[in-house]
Amino acid sequence: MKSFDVIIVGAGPAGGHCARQLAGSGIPVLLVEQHQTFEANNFSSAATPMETLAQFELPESVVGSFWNQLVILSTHVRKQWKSSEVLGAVLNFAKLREFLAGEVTKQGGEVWLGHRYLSHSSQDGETVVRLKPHGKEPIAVRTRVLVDATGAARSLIYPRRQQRPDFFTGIGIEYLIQVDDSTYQSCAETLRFFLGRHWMPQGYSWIFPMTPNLLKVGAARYYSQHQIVQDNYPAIKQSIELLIKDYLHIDEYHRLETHGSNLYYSSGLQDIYYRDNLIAIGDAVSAVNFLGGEGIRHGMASAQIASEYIQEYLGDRFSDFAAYQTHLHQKFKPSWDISERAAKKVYLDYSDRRIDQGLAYLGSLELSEVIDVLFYYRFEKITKGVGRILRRKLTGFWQEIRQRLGLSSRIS
Ligand SMILES: Cc1cc2nc3c(=O)[nH]c(=O)nc-3n(C[C@H](O)[C@H](O)[C@H](O)COP(=O)(O)OP(=O)(O)OC[C@H]3O[C@@H](n4cnc5c(N)ncnc54)[C@H](O)[C@@H]3O)c2cc1C
Repeated sequence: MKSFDVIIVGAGPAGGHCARQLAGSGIPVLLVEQHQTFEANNFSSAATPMETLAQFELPESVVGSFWNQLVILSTHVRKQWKSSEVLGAVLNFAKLREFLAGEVTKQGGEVWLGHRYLSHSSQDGETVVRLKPHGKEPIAVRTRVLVDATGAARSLIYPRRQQRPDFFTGIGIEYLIQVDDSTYQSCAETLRFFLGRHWMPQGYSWIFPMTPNLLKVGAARYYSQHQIVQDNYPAIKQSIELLIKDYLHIDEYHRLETHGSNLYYSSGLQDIYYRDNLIAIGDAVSAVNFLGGEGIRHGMASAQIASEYIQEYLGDRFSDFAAYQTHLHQKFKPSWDISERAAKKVYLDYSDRRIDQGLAYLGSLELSEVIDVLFYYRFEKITKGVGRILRRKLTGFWQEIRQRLGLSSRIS
């Protein structure tokens, strides 16, 4: 039976990055992916701030396009921020995952595509993993550490999905469409988000530029309870059609791909990031900003930290991964929880009027403050926007009074 120090199941950004880090440290690692190619499972809008490219040393070859403008529309409000500098990238998700896997093999690790994880069991202090190679009989491999990087499926850490009363989940669908030059130009370098019932009830939709003449148009819907959400696919697709037909004014278009997926599951009570020598990363531990659906940067950060703890474990400095869980809890969990609470409020509780109002507050902020709110959960900045709007209203009111009284309109 073949043996590895570490087996990572799932070659998404989290699994790929974790394997890359371990292979780079000379650790015998196997990265396993159920799909036979990276294109076969290419779903993520993959918009990310520039920090992701720098922090995880990603090359420009994984970038679809760059963005420097943010536009958010609600039912009655439209706000726009533009920077003279590049703010982030829309990644080519397949290329990102292919690049990470390539780094693994380059550094001596193994990558097995077309191998589905079936089960694992303990044997003599090690773990035996059963895999199903595509079109062949199952095989077994041995490992000292097993990593669950299966994304929202989280198949290893939660073999049977557990539910809780305030379960929070979502579904996202995205079309990759080909458009003419002028439509592409009108969407280039811009992340566009749409909020409110008119655009996507209980969720949000988006238009991102991918590469010249290709746009990613998608919508996500959240649920407070675990439901059989397939029924809602038509509703989500309707929202995408609305963007294409009513917003982009395209009657006929060429759809190259459609991706659909469960988004994220809130960890909440099921706050388990490890069991014995099994450790979970990425979407499998809900390493996600629920508000904007941003998971690549967070997933890769959890992978980076996990790879450090795995090396400590292999060097017998830890007997389990409790320290990894504590690290994630202290450093990241509070912000993931804040984003989950904010997403529940905005997408499940708020009326369209409230969303309009929130966007108006956000609209009075500088671009850097908006990025702080949306990407770094600094919601307290919104109070600054509320303050600015109130001050402006008060100034207007005061000016009117002075004018009516025939006094100079200048405010000292
Ligand atoms: C529609 C949509 C839009 C999104 N937009 C953005 C965005 O704009 N920006 C952003 O940062 N994030 C976005 N995200 C979230 C982001 O894609 C995820 O957070 C990120 O991909 C999580 O990475 P991961 O490696 O944890 O899991 P995943 O990327 O889900 O990878 C898990 C891998 O495990 C494999 N796998 C699962 N089960 C098995 C098994 N039994 N055996 C073998 N392999 C298995 C899967 O095939 C998959 O390749 C979006 C997600 C969706 C669905």
